[in-house]
Amino acid sequence: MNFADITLEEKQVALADLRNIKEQFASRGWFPGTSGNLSVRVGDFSPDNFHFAVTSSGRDKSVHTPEDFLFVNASGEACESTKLKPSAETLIHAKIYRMTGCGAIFHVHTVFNSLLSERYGDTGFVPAQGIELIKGLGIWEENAAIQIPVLPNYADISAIAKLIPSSLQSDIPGILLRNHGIYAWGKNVFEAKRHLEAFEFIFEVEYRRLALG
Ligand SMILES: CSCCC(=O)C(=O)COP(=O)(O)O
Ligand SMILES: [Zn+2]
Repeated sequence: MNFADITLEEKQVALADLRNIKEQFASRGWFPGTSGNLSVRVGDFSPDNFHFAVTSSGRDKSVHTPEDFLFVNASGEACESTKLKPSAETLIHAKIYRMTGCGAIFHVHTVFNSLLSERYGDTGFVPAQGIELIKGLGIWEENAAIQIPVLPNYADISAIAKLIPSSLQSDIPGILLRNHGIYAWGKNVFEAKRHLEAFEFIFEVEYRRLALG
């Protein structure tokens, strides 16, 4: 599907959804220091041909401006002529879309996801069990034990993107970058938000368990 064939209405809905999520996450303090990025896919999907709206790089995500988002293709290149730069981490979004076919991806830096990603960085995953919010990830098995992948935080974003296919766990809709933050995704904005909130709750519980000893 060509970008020009995607309806204006679908593009406007994607931008409105991102604006809404941006405002909610900003109110929780989930974009400190301009960190974090958000995206929503538009149009049809095939692994080599898809498009998504993504946050512009380096902007204050606690305010709304006409320059907050732009549309990019599966290679992370702008679909329209613009002076805006897509998120520096757009290639990670593109790789997650390519591998999962999901509909929305949210990335935030929080104290709890940073601390746990470092604590379990050498292990390669954050373990979690016995937390009701694991069901928020869509895992309803009794007393499920999960492992949330942790990837190295290379400066070269394309090097991180290359590691994603071998790191994904089929039932876990997220990955951590060590000492950096989490990417969570879902089939749409609602599901990606639920997954991100569940991950953050799980990280806080696991952190406090460790702190309690
Ligand atoms: C200022 S935080 C460092 C960059 C980062 O990790 C991030 O999430 C924000 O980068 P972007 O280019 O999407 O603004
Ligand atoms: Zn980041």
